[in-house]
Amino acid sequence: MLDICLIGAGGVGTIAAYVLEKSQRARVTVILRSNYALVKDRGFDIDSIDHGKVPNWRPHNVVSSFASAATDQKSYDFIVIATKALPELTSSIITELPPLITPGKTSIALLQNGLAIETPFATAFPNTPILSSVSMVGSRLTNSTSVFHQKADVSNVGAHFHHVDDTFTRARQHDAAALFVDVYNAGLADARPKTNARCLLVDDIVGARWAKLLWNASFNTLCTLLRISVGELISGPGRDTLLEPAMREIAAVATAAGYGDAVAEDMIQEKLHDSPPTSTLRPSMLVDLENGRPLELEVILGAPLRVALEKGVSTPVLTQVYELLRQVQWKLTTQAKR
Ligand SMILES: NC(=O)C1=CN([C@@H]2O[C@H](COP(=O)(O)OP(=O)(O)OC[C@H]3O[C@@H](n4cnc5c(N)ncnc54)[C@H](OP(=O)(O)O)[C@@H]3O)[C@@H](O)[C@H]2O)C=CC1
Ligand SMILES: CC(C)(CO)C(=O)C(=O)O
Repeated sequence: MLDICLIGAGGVGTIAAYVLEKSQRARVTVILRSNYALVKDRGFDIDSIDHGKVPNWRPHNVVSSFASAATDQKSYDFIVIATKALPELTSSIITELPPLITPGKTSIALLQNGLAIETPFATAFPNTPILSSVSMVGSRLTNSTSVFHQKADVSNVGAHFHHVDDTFTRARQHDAAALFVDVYNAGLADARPKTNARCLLVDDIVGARWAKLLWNASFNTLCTLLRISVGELISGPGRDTLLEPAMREIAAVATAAGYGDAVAEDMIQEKLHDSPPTSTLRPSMLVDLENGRPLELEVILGAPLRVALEKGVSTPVLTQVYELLRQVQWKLTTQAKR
């Protein structure tokens, strides 16, 4: 039995906790914040394309603080982080993590969108394997304890290999990722006949992040600015004048950074055409805006644009989109502080 501590039981994290426990190879302690009392009392109600309706689901253990997670369990095999990747939140989580990490045993798994999200963790914990998961799941909380999971749980997971030496070997980091993937797939075994849910172990996780950014940096940002669904974006005139140019700018930056294979033309075509015009999907950034929460702007757009600057790649559409969203972010965060 693996012991896992999960932080961020929202749309993605609750489904991950459920899958990991369904494997029957892991016990999950979930650290909750706003919904601790409610979940402790009645659990989560999950409505999932992969797992069907699962009322009143309770993880092995729910706690309301990092300190309780550290006292309830002697050591963890994995710390899974599925909060939004926001710079201030990441810093505060990193400050709280040391009591949960057993050197030589614990790995950190990041189930989050964006580019270079691993860097702050790798800097704080250089000898801890950092696993990075690029997820295509579509899942959100519809209230404090209800999860609506509408798009199959498909993800690519790999070790980040931030540093390798004789004691912190590539094999050790790879094995940690392989174990996580194995357990996750065991939890998806019942779902696979119904959907294509699967967790794939990949060698080049940074390339996988660039490939996902083709979608997130274009669809998430434009749907958010325009407050429209994916289907509305691809049905209107902005598909040709905003969406496709934005996607091609990300591809140009990724290519300049050495990840051209991950963002080749067939991948661009797939991302442009994988959603039908009837899609009502609201990307997670738009869901955040609609709930008055801060946007993952820096990891989704700021980080690739910093690479563009460094490599001298022109990004006229994305630069404008970024500046407009910085204004939206400013309004969201200053209002939240009032
Ligand atoms: N939703 C989706 O379909 C997809 C999302 N992603 C990515 O996955 C990541 C997670 O997204 P998503 O699941 O949508 O996020 P949500 O906003 O649904 O969930 C985040 C959760 O984190 C909790 N949280 C925040 N801070 C803390 C803390 N300090 N301690 C404990 N819990 C905390 C929040 O709880 P509280 O109520 O207390 O704030 C909330 O329940 C993001 O990077 C996103 O971009 C990737 C693919 C698809
Ligand atoms: C592409 C999608 C919807 C997951 O499939 C996503 O990553 C998001 O909403 O941020």
